[in-house]
Amino acid sequence: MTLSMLDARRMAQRSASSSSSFPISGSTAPSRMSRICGIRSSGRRATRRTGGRCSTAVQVNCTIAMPQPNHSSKTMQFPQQQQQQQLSGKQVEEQAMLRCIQTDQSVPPSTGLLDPRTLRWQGGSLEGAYERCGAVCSEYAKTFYLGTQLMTPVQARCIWAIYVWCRRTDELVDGPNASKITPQALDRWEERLEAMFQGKPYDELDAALTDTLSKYPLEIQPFRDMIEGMRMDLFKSRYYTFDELYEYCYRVAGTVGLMTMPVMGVDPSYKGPVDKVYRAALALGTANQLTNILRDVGEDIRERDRIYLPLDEIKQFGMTEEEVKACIHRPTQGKVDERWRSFMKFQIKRARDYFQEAEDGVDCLDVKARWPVWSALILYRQILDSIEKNDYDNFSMRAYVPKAKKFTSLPMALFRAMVPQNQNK
Ligand SMILES: CC(C)=CCC/C(C)=C/CC/C(C)=C/CC/C(C)=C/[C@@H]1[C@@H](COP(=O)(O)OP(=O)(O)O)[C@]1(C)CC/C=C(\C)CC/C=C(\C)CCC=C(C)C
Repeated sequence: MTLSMLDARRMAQRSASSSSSFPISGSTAPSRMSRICGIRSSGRRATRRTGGRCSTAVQVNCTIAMPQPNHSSKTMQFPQQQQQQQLSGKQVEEQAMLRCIQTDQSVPPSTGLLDPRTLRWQGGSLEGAYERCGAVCSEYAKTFYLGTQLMTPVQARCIWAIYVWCRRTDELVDGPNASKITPQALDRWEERLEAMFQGKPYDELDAALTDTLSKYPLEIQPFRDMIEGMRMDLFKSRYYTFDELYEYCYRVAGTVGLMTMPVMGVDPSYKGPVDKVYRAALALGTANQLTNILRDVGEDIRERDRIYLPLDEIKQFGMTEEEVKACIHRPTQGKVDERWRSFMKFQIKRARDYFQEAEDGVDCLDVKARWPVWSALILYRQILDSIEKNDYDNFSMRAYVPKAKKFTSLPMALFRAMVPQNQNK
């Protein structure tokens, strides 16, 4: 039994035995989170991940039901949170990555840590649960969904289940009920996560992820870390150094790489060190998140008074926080300030460096997983080109990749997936 499973067991024991349903928002009356995915930000929180199309075609009505807590969650800290407080952003990431590798290597390939016989779910067929995850993924993340079609059906379903959990977690602090979300609600979401790792899902979508845990050796740490990233978003509106921002990027996006690695798998012919592939996965998450941040600078300031840019770097480029808040932009000339332009060039270069680090690892992935990953990489990176085309004006313009360009990128991604260039390096 791994350390994480022991942790999970301990946490579940602290969770209550009663399983009455109540909303995670913390209000006492049962309520429904009507849609979990792709809904535009309530404006309460940064707009970094609000590009999803708003649609009612696939509504995922789910009560976020939780075991009744038997402790005062206000002051409670999970053991790993206490430990992590001392660590820098990169150390937090490194620790989680090593844990994931250790967990992955503790069992034969494609074996989960959870014994399928311990799965307690009587709320319907798992087939139906996965189908629902697939429907959500195809509605809100079409490119990912399309990419998963090259994977084995089992792999694809497990990626959808992970996607849905990430989306729901993000939706807690970025969705229509975001204003009701308290730190305690996130504690309860975390308890529910721990319960899943004990084989005890609370609803159909959780059941799909719990089943995934019996198929692949997923480590709990990145899931906890993502929840902690959402906690950061509740309290933190400024980042003083890149290390602070890096930690945020790891928590909300790098974690996705760690969660999906065991499902995607490493190419059997790859003979290099496995941590290189994990580092590439983390780099892709960071690159994607930095790109989202750069795209949404203006919206984040205007709608949420948030600056996801290192303040010390803003200063190094000769600007003040107040100037950035006032949007360094000369609307009369339709131009951004030269200092802002140089600052943005620096930020874009850094995001591209992370994309480059990610590129070096994609070819080491199992061939079936490469297409969705190349697609994510190529499409997100193009947002950076678009910011450049907008003359670095991310205050009054939103960079995007036109549909036609997206369309031509997919075969390019397929080609890169089929014809590896970096393998075994
Ligand atoms: C196979 C594959 C590509 C799987 C990934 C599918 C998956 C589980 C995605 C979850 C994404 C998600 C809902 C994350 C929650 C937090 C969040 C919303 C982060 C932001 C994503 C973009 O959000 P959004 O769709 O709202 O963006 P728009 O605003 O619409 O533009 C993030 C920016 C982060 C997403 C992070 C990744 C996709 C990291 C992927 C990394 C890997 C799959 C590892 C690849 C492996 C190697 C070796 C390179």
